[in-house]
Amino acid sequence: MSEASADSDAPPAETPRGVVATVVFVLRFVLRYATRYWVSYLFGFLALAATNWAVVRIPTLVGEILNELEAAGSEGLARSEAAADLAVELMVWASALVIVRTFSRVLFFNPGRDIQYRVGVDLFSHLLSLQRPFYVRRKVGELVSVAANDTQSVRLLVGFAGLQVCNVLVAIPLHLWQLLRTDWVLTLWCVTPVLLGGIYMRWTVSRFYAMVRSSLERLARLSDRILESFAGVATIRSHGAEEAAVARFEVSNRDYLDLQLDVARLRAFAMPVLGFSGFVGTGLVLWVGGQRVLDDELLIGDLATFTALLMSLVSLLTSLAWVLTAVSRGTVALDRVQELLDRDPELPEASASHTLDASPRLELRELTFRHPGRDEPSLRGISAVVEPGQTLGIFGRTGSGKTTLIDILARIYSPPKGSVFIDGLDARHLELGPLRAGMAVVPQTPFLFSTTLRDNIRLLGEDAAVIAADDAARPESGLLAGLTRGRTDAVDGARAGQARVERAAGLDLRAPDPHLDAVIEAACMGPDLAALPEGLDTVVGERGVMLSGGQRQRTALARALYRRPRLLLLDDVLSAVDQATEVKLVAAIRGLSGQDGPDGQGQAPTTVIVSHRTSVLEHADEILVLDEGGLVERGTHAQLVGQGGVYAAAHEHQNEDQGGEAGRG
Ligand SMILES: Nc1ncnc2c1ncn2[C@@H]1O[C@H](COP(=O)(O)OP(=O)(O)OP(=O)(O)O)[C@@H](O)[C@H]1O
Repeated sequence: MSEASADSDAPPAETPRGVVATVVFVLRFVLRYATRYWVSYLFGFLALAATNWAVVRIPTLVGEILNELEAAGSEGLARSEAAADLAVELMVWASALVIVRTFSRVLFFNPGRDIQYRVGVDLFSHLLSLQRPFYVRRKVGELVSVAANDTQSVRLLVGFAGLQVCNVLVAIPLHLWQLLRTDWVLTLWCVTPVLLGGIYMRWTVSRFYAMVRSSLERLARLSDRILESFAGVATIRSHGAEEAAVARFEVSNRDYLDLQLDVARLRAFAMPVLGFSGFVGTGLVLWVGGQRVLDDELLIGDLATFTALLMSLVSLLTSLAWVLTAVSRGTVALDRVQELLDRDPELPEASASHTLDASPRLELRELTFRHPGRDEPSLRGISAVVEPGQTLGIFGRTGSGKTTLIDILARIYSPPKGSVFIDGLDARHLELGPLRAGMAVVPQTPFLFSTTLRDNIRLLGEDAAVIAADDAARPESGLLAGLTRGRTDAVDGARAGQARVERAAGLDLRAPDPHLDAVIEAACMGPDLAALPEGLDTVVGERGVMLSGGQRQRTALARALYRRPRLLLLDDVLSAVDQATEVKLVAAIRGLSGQDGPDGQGQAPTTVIVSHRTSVLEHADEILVLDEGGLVERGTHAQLVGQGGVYAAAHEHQNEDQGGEAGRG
């Protein structure tokens, strides 16, 4: 039975974590991605500490200058010179503040950009390693939303929010220390309202977390709806269903908007409440402090220092609302990213590696398979042997399990233990990489990339090589890299893109390729290429929209042949070609033994071919006829026709059709 289960797909926890659990969770991520930037973060932190030192030092200097000026009124020149010296010191601190503040930001923000890049690459490659059952359960729009929006929030978490959290950790103690040094009585007076503001903030954050999670989920739904609508735009138009599609979109959009407005309201309210608690504190300070100045218990300059520090503390607390937004959004996003990164590829453990150096022997032993989430098996007790280089034909009504069989042989689904053997080895436990390197699969509905025909047939081989080389050449970020990388993502991307173009140019993608020419000939693509504006270099549009169904099928077939496969799996690939082309393609597939194999022996690949047309299967060494997942007939074409069963009836019917068409022609 199938090993894949649908139950492991529960979404991440809805309830907010406690502070400690959140810190542990974020630290786990930081250890994986951010530790390599420790030098940058360390210097960023030092710059931040210096920034805060300057922030508290400047009001203190203002107070000292005021005190000096007040004393100068009674004591004369010497005191006013001291005030001038303090004014110079103040200007030096102010200038230093600009520099260290800028440095602290650069040193925190740049690693954030790099981390977003790395998380994006890891996520992408991990998603590619996940198997079909995962994609059946998850919506593409949701994955796109995680890859695009959530990685962005993660960047803000490790950049902006990281900076602000460190800032608060440094600034609040420094401010409190300086306030206490200036006047501890006033400090006690102003701390109470600020503490009340903090308690309110704690409540806000817990509400905020739940809202942010929900908002990201709604955004993912919205993305999925948009993607689905664009993919099905032709269907929507042809059924005149535009209004219904817009209405569906509006529901998701309104859903998202409502929550965004709630989030904005909560945040908009949080800032004034915090500001108000700060102003109450300031009012108390001026009231109590003014009285103490009048009673000669406090200097006027110290009161000014105190007030300025308190205002600075209040603005710090007000900005906390923004920080907490970024932290909440970032941790929720991180949760969603991490959930995908941690997702198990759901592959059975590989105990052997087998490279298909020669055409393999296939054996099915009582193969029974149930799709995840289905009660009934899609295949029941199928047994067959295909010797190296032989062709197995699969015939059957729609829904009889033909594609399922191809999917299992292609290891898109893992076969149950002991049911599929390749060269005598249990396919369930074979490593996927080496196995897939020797096989080619042409699915029923081939997928073409929106690139040139040439690249579609060679399947981005060179592109991948160029990108891998480019990534390998990408420098690690250190302090210097962090400092010098003050450029924007766009510039970074443009340069990397340019480098790729140059490397690609070095590879000379249009160099003569006799194997490609042979494959194009075999797939009967010559006349099509002549009709295309730029032949092989024609860009085929989104999913190959510029090509006919038959052209798409033949491109996919050419892609498979180009790989010189040892195991060839063809799922109804000739359904959209005319009869004359079908004859040529069948001959080409059968004649693969004439091609140079990688071993130079020219052996035909072991082939499994699914078709509804008996003419395609005529030359197969054996044909299995399936019905509702079970095997109902088997034999060669001639034997099956002689048996007078399902296959023979279909053959007769198809012959009549063809005869009729020929007659009409
Ligand atoms: N991902 C899936 N999850 C659950 N059931 C599936 C899945 N894919 C296929 N099935 C079911 O498995 C059975 C066999 O489907 P399969 O696609 O193998 O049939 P087929 O013979 O290739 O049909 P057709 O000729 O129409 O392509 C069908 O009942 C189908 O509903």
